[in-house]
This record gives sequence, structure tokens and C-alpha cells, in this order.
Amino acid sequence: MQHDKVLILDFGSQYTQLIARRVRELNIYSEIHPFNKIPTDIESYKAVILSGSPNSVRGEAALHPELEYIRAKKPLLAVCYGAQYLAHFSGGEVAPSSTREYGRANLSYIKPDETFFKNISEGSQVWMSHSDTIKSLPTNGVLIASTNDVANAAYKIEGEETYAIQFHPEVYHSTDGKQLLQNFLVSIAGLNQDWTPDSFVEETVEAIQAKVGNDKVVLGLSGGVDSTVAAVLLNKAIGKNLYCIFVNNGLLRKNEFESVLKQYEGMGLNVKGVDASKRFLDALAGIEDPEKKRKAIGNSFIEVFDDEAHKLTDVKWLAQGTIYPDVIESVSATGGPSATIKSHHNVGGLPDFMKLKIVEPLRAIFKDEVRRVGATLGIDPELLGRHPFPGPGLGIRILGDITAEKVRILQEVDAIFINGLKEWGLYDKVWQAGAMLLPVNSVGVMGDERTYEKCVALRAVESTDGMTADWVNLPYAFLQKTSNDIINKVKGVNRVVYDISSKPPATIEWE
Ligand SMILES: Nc1ncnc2c1ncn2[C@@H]1O[C@H](COP(=O)(O)OP(=O)(O)OP(=O)(O)O)[C@@H](O)[C@H]1O
Ligand SMILES: O=c1[nH]c(=O)c2[nH+]cn([C@@H]3O[C@H](COP(=O)(O)O)[C@@H](O)[C@H]3O)c2[nH]1
Ligand SMILES: NC(=O)CC[C@H](N)C(=O)O
Ligand SMILES: [Mg+2]
Repeated sequence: MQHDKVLILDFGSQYTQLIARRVRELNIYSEIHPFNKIPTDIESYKAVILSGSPNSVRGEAALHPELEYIRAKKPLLAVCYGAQYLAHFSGGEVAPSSTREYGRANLSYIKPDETFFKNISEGSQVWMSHSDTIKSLPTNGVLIASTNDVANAAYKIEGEETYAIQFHPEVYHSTDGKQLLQNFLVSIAGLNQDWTPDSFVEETVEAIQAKVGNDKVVLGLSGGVDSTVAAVLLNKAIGKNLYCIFVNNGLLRKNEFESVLKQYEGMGLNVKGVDASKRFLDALAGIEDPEKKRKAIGNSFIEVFDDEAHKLTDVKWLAQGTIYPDVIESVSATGGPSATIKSHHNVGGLPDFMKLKIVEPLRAIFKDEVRRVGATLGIDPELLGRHPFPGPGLGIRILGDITAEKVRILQEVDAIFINGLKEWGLYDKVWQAGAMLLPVNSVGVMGDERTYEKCVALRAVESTDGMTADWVNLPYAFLQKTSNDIINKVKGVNRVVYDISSKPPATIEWE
């Protein structure tokens, strides 16, 4: 079945992904594309949304989209920069505002009987984030809403299905934002709300069957949410032609290799566990630089996969659990290369010599949607609720060089911390948690003896997508008990600290 879809043109706003999510929450499929790479099959989109931007329409760096096939031809919603753009270059005027406007505002005026504001009343809270303001409306512009500080908070263009708003309906703080998007997409643009997890499963299974046919597929399974949901979908589509490989890279959590393999047994998946710990640890020996460690781990993954793929005959495809943020983050809105903070080493980016074609069934959906799809597929909620765990595992949580002994120490510490979170009912309140082994020895005293041992840092963060994160205010009583348990039970550790840095400026993992 073909679904109605929405095109979101990205001008680099930090909220663009949120627009897509909010639209999808309405069971309408949406795609984000850079403002300067408008898809050629523009007819297939039923409505278009222009995002905000860090740039100003008044500056030399103003971004100019090519709206020839969009403007006045399709329902168009312009948010913030988009609204300023449509005003400034079509007969209106944008100027710097006397005060920068960030945060909460309330609609003080709404034009009566506007479908765009159906079920939304004056007083409704909206969220602002701009420093330019629309001084005068474009040709044929009609004012449809104001706040106390922003006279031109929303306008429409007479004779077109074009709407423009200065505030951000996509953030949760705009309390009627979802209603507004629904008014625009459903009541005005006439889109169907039929894009649901059930329909996703059904259509994806069919699409995989059509694409892969009778070929064999290998998939790297990690015990994590994304690869597991991908595996179950593929299994539903192609059954025994799916070969899952779960690699013990020697950097997994305590007992994880065994317990994850056991968990998969009950799911009817064809999984092979490959213990390659020695290969990884050998490749890592003596390497201290974080990026070099990541490269060594990534290369070892590729070698293991290559070996395993060669043991099977006629494998043509590699399946990956790539999700939508992975895809978007690799395309920068303005085309400029963004700085490499860390090379995230998935099994992606396979070298040409492997000659495998790629199948990525989750490529178009967000993490929370992956979880919903997983639930529809009947995957254990406990597995779906697992914290993300990076492919390089404890390798990027042991600062400096890695040895088997350091891995053992960190596995013990991590197990005490994570099990404690579960026992105290805190695990599901935390987005991700883990422990870091620092390359620092400090002096302690245990039973009247001097010790000179390692320090570990505990980290627990709240986040929605890992892009930004804040540390979690864990109860002191919990930290106290955990610290005691770690120091008493893990030989080699005599000091525990708690990481209270947000991302940015820190990152979640220490390397
Ligand atoms: N130990 C492993 N064995 C085999 N494949 C792995 C392993 N670790 C990671 N991978 C592969 O790398 C991909 C990226 O890992 P990533 O951690 O981003 O996703 P995930 O583990 O599937 O989900 P989550 O983000 O919930 O941890 C995985 O989807 C999987 O294909
Ligand atoms: O599969 C992965 N391969 C990697 O190389 C990698 N590095 C970081 N992460 C995870 O990404 C999120 C953000 O982490 P950072 O703030 O440390 O960049 C957090 O959830 C990290 O655990 C990785 N995941
Ligand atoms: N959030 C936005 O789109 C901001 C637009 C523009 N950069 C401004 O500051 O007004
Ligand atoms: Mg993972």
C-alpha cells in the first residue's frame, strides 16, 4: 500500500528531526531532505514543511530553496526560518528583533474560523527560538495569529495552501503543536493517517522478500535493540536464509555472550556465536589513542565477518540495523563537512572486497519507532527496553590501553552498577548507564594496609537520541551502596566517582 508522505526540507535547525517525529506520531510518514537536495519525485509528496535554521534570511549565508514545484502547488507549512524566508523574499520584511525571543509565549490573537487553528484557543502556549522577526507580511499575506511580543506570529497566503509560523509546533513545550500539525496535514492537506507499526511490519516484510528473493543474508547481531528488531523482521521475511552472527569481541558486559545467545534461542533465530575475544584483544594490545582503538575494533569486526561469510556459500547480502538518525546525521544540511568527534564503529562501511549488497529494513525509522515495531513483532519488552550499548563495548570505556585484566575489572564494576539500577527500580528511568575505568591509580587504605589501585567513574544519562544528554540525579543512598559494593567486591579498585557532565560539552562515552 502506498502511504501519503510529507517532505520536510531541512535548513539545519536543531529541531528538524523533531518535526519528522511529531508528524509520524500522527501516523503519517515523513522524510527529511536537505533544503538544496529536493527529491526529483516531488509529485509523490502530498505536503511540504520548511524547517527552522541557525542562519538569517538577512545575511549573506541565507539559504535559498528551489520552491518552483512546491510553492502554490502543494500545501506548504513554513516554520520559523521558513516563515521568515517566505516573507522576506516575497514582498515582506524581516528585521532583527529588539530582544532575542526564546522560550515560552502565548497566542494572544487567533483569527476566527481558521481551520489551521481548529481546536486551539487563544492563550495556547507556543515555543519561540528566534532573533529575527517578521516586520511585514509578504504579498497576499493574511495575519492569522499573534503573541504579545510577536505581532506576525502566523500568517497564510491568500489563494495558496501556504501557512507560516514563527513558533515551533514540533517541540513538546508548544502544547497544541501536534494539533496544529494535524490541522495542517489532515484537515487542510488531506493526508491519510495510516502509517502504523502493523502496516510497517507487513510492508517491510514484503519489501524484503521482493528485494532479497531466495538469496542468503548475513546479519551482525549485537543483543541490542536495533539489530534484534532487524533480525526478527528479516526472519519473518526470509526465515532460514537469514544467518545471524553474534561476535564476542572480548569487550562485552559480564556473561553477556552466553546470556544473549540464550535469549535468542527462544526467538527461533538462526544465530551463530563467534568467540573472537583473542583476536580483538591482540589487535588492541598496546594501543592507547581512542580513535586508533576504534579503528582496530572496527577492522577486527570486518575480519571476523569476512571469515564467517566465507564459511557460508552464496551469501549475497549483509543486513544492518541502521536507523534513521544514523542516516540523517551522515548528511549535513548545508553540505559542509561536520567535524568528526568520534568514528562510530558499526559493522557499516564494509570494504569493497566483501562484495555484499546491503539491506537495512529500519533505515527510515526512529529508535522509539523501532521499539514500537519490536513490540508489534512480539519481542520481549525487557530486550526492547535495554540501554544502548556501543559496538566497541567496554573498549571505549577503558581509557588508555586495553588488557584482559582491565576488561575483567570493568565487567565486575559494570555488573554491580547495572544490577543495582535494576534492583532499585532505576534502570528504566535512565537512558544509558555504564562505568569507565580510568588510567589513574590513587592511594587508599584497606584494613590498615596502603593500597594503590584503580579509579572508576560511573555515568548515567537521560537523553532521547544520544545527541544531547544530561547526567541523572541518582539518589545518594544508591550511589553510596553502589560505591561500597564496588570497592569491597572488585579487587583492583579503591575509588569510585560519579560523572556529572552533560553532553555537550562532554560526550556520553569517555572515548
Ligand atoms: N558484538 C557484535 N556482534 C555482531 N554484530 C555487532 C556486535 N556489536 C555491534 N554489532 C553490529 O553493529 C551494529 C551497530 O551497533 P549499535 O550498538 O549501534 O546497534 P544495536 O546494538 O543493534 O542497538 P543498540 O543501539 O540498542 O545497542 C549493530 O546493529 C550490529 O549489526
Ligand atoms: O554502535 C556504536 N558504535 C560506536 O562506535 C559508538 N560510540 C558511541 N556510541 C553510542 O552513541 C551514543 C552517543 O555517544 P557519545 O556521546 O559518546 O558520542 C551513546 O549511546 C554511545 O554508547 C556508539 N555506538
Ligand atoms: N529557529 C529559527 O529558525 C531561527 C531563524 C533565524 N535564524 C532567527 O534567529 O530568527
Ligand atoms: Mg549496541
